[in-house]
Amino acid sequence: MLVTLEGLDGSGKTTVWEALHDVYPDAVFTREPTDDSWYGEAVNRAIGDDDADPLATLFLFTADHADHLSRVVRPALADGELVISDRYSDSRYAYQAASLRDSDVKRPMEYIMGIHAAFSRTPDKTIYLDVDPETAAARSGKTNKFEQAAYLADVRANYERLIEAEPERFVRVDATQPPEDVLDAVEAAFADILEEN
Ligand SMILES: Nc1ncnc2c1ncn2[C@@H]1O[C@H](COP(=O)(O)OP(=O)(O)OP(=O)(O)O)[C@@H](O)[C@H]1O
Ligand SMILES: Cc1cn([C@H]2C[C@H](O)[C@@H](COP(=O)(O)O)O2)c(=O)[nH]c1=O
Repeated sequence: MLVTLEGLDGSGKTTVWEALHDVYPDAVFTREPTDDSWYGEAVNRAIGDDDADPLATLFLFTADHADHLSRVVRPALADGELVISDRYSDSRYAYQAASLRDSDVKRPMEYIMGIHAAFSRTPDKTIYLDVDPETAAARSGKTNKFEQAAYLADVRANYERLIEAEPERFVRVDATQPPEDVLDAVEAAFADILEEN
């Protein structure tokens, strides 16, 4: 089963993902962008480059996803493992659709989803850590071009579209709560998810 953690920069995904290691020691913990491949390295170069072309950046993230799927996610799922990913395809639909908003690409979210439809694997459940863009930008430290409140407002609107389209897949958690309350809520969500499956 594939469960993903999504949300704005600074929403607390990595804090939760690290805490879940103790709760589910047998799960396969993974992330996008990957941190153990040259595809992930290329993505990180694009994140750090303010002049990187948004369309080229989409394809770098998507290449990293393809490698992540074939090398980590699909083999683990084939072995019956619980896979918990800190970010996954919804990050592309939310972030790169925002980056391409004023580009020549018409309907960028639909375009990006279409590219993924040919080869990707939809998560079984997605926990969305919901936080306002100002809090997100402040927590993340505004260290790169994505961590800006105005951009994150567009990203958040895109996440809302995704949730509206597939309400049964998403579990929304209020990530403005203190970290221990966020973790309690995520653990409760996981308990429900695993009981259902
Ligand atoms: N619920 C919370 N309340 C207040 N601060 C928090 C909370 N959760 C995480 N933080 C703090 O916010 C910062 C960002 O947290 P974290 O790295 O977990 O977020 P993230 O969603 O993984 O961000 P990114 O997507 O940018 O990697 C850290 O300093 C963390 O300690
Ligand atoms: C997977 C993915 C990520 N991003 C953005 C979101 C963040 O600003 C950075 C790095 O992610 P991290 O969780 O802070 O390590 O990349 C993106 O724009 N598109 C994606 O598909």
